[in-house]
Amino acid sequence: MPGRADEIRLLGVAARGHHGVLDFEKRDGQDFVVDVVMQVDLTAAGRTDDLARTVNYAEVAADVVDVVTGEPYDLIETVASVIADRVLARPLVEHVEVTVHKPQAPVGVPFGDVQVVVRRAKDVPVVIALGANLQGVDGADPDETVREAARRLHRVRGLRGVRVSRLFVTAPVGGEAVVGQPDYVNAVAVGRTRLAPAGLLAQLHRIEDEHGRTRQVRWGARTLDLDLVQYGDPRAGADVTSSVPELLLPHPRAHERAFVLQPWLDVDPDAALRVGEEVVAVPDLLRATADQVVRPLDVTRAADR
Ligand SMILES: Nc1ncnc2c1ncn2[C@@H]1O[C@H](COP(=O)(O)OP(=O)(O)OP(=O)(O)O)[C@@H](O)[C@H]1O
Ligand SMILES: Nc1nc2c(c(=O)[nH]1)N=C(CO)CN2
Repeated sequence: MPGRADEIRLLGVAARGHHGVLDFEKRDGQDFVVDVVMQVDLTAAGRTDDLARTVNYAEVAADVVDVVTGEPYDLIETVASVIADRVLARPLVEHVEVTVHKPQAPVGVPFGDVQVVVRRAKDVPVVIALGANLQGVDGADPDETVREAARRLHRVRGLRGVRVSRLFVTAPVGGEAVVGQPDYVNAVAVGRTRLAPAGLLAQLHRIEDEHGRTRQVRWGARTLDLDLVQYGDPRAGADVTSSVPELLLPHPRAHERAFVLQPWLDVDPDAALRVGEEVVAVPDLLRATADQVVRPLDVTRAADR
């Protein structure tokens, strides 16, 4: 999010809890008050007036009460951290600040309030597929376009630790729609992001646009295609699933595409993808795509010599 981020502030949520180091705190309980400040890109919600495009603060308030009234912890630091993790697990929240007030704390002298503040940013593993099969507007060949797009991924603010597979030459997949299309060059990038899924997709679209991508024909030949394959770690049950057409997660066709699976395995031998309710190791998915032609670009070059 460029400039200062949009925020949702939920202040003064009050609930009784049993947190504290002293025995009587655990036994008798006391009042806690919690403030939650969430950074959320509110552009889409403001445009569409749709609750699904934002974070429902009533749900966040219910989470806060759940944690405060739940398992007793010694420290309000722990209470604040547990709340922060719960809030950050919501896909649209990019950063959260949680303040836990304990106004009746046994301090031993008159005092106004004691507060603990924790700040947490999202940090989620993501998988991005790159593909091209037309010369770019700058005359670049598809392999050079994919390399340049990979370099651009390294420069996306909010994406870190980017690692990119080798490049692969792949036969077009898509039946009638791709007949006569030239071969593709494909690769996969993995990294970690603090952006919400829609924010990351917007960055991918920006890179596509910079390479002269137009989006008239579905499955048409293209100068550059960047797909968000997976957001979050499905093995930890911490991936985001989405069925809104602008962003389907995980990518609904990735599991049957050798041009995604092979490069992904190249960059991450432990890769796993959610397919419906199941989480499947990528080598197991690859076995079912043996009819699709995928060759590392360098091998292709050596064979051509
Ligand atoms: N996981 C996703 N990654 C990228 N785009 C997505 C995703 N889910 C939905 N979309 C939407 O799909 C739209 C069309 O994307 P695109 O033109 O790249 O499709 P395609 O590459 O022709 O087909 P495919 O999605 O099968 O690769 C985009 O505008 C985007 O909003
Ligand atoms: N081999 C290959 N085939 C495709 C590809 C692609 O990147 N590689 N992308 C498509 C639509 O995104 C359709 N078919």
